[in-house]
Amino acid sequence: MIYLASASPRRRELLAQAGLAFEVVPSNIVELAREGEPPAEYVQRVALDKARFVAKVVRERGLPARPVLGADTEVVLDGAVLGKPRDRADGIAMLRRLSGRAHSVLTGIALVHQDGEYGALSESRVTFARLTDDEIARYWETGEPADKAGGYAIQGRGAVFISRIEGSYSGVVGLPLHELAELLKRAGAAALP
Ligand SMILES: Cc1cn([C@H]2C[C@H](O)[C@@H](COP(=O)(O)OP(=O)(O)OP(=O)(O)O)O2)c(=O)[nH]c1=O
Repeated sequence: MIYLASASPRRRELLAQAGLAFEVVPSNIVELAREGEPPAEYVQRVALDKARFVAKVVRERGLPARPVLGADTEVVLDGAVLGKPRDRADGIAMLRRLSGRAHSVLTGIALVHQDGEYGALSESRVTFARLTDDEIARYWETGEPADKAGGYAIQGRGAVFISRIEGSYSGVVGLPLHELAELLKRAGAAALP
């Protein structure tokens, strides 16, 4: 049994898929990149911040001590983090930038267990087909892109735009299960499957 430091329903589903028993305790940290911080370091730092935050909550509330898992996902294009669309215009601009080319999806995961902290990074390349303005506008109207980093969801309707993926599908969705299994093993926390 572990604590999942995430409010994300996608991470819940992936963890359940891996067969690991867990309890959700959402973190409440500020996600803000530091000046000059590379995206790969950023997602790992934020994942660890989420796990540390929840480990502290667990101690303060006197909850049973268990490993705490945090994760953070970002979409990176030309070295820059895309983030979640601010509004329709921003979301449409993002999808136009992704159209017809490959980008990276980085997910950092972190585990706080007993006195140890463990981290891993998943990096995947996702290739988008060329999209017409019409397709982009219709996709935006589905409502799916509005709250998603990079303005799309591979686990949703956005899948029809993706011609190729190299790396970890679960990592793109938000929780790389192979890397998670390795992390749990390394921490001596649990064995999967
Ligand atoms: C590329 C891609 C991103 N996403 C998005 C959704 C989120 O915006 C992002 C992950 O955001 P995060 O900030 O990592 O997580 P969260 O805010 O959903 O939850 P918490 O901080 O509590 O753990 O990934 C998908 O759901 N599918 C995809 O294919």
